[in-house]
Amino acid sequence: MKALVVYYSRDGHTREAARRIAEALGADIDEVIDRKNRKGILGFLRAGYDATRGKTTEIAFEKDPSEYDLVVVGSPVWNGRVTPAIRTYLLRNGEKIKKAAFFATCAGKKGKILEQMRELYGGEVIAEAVMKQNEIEEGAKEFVETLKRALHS
Ligand SMILES: Cc1cc2nc3c(=O)[nH]c(=O)nc-3n(C[C@H](O)[C@H](O)[C@H](O)COP(=O)(O)O)c2cc1C
Repeated sequence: MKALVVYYSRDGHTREAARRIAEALGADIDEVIDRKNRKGILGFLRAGYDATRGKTTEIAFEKDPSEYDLVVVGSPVWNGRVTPAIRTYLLRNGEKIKKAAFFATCAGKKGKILEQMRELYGGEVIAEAVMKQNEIEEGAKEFVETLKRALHS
């Protein structure tokens, strides 16, 4: 089974989770780049605003998800919501993804990110999880176990 882990990360937590998940699955990895500047206090404020308003953004990524049997997509939680980068990615690539699994990282309040990701994709989601930014190692391990169980059931 060919798997791809795709993620967006502003501050590194989701990148760390994605790296661990990809390694455990033997999957390829692809980072979604948000062309909008999200750094600094202004970037932070705009990030929350854009997520709350359900904005899309200009993104860049490298791998074609249609070449994979499973695509695992990860996003940080912003104001209880999915990031504009992953919103845009799912809207653009949803139809190319055969089978999906979703994960998110947050500081403690996950909000409705998984519901949003499911809705944006619209296809079969075999596993999903939200992990806290200070529990990435355990969270990623648990998520991979759930994912492997779902794949073998
Ligand atoms: C604009 C913004 C809004 C955030 N909103 C939430 C939130 O609603 N709930 C929460 O638990 N954490 C929130 N966080 C914290 C991030 O979800 C958390 O730090 C996450 O692990 C960051 O992922 P990253 O390091 O890959 O960017 C927010 C962070 C940012 C930058």
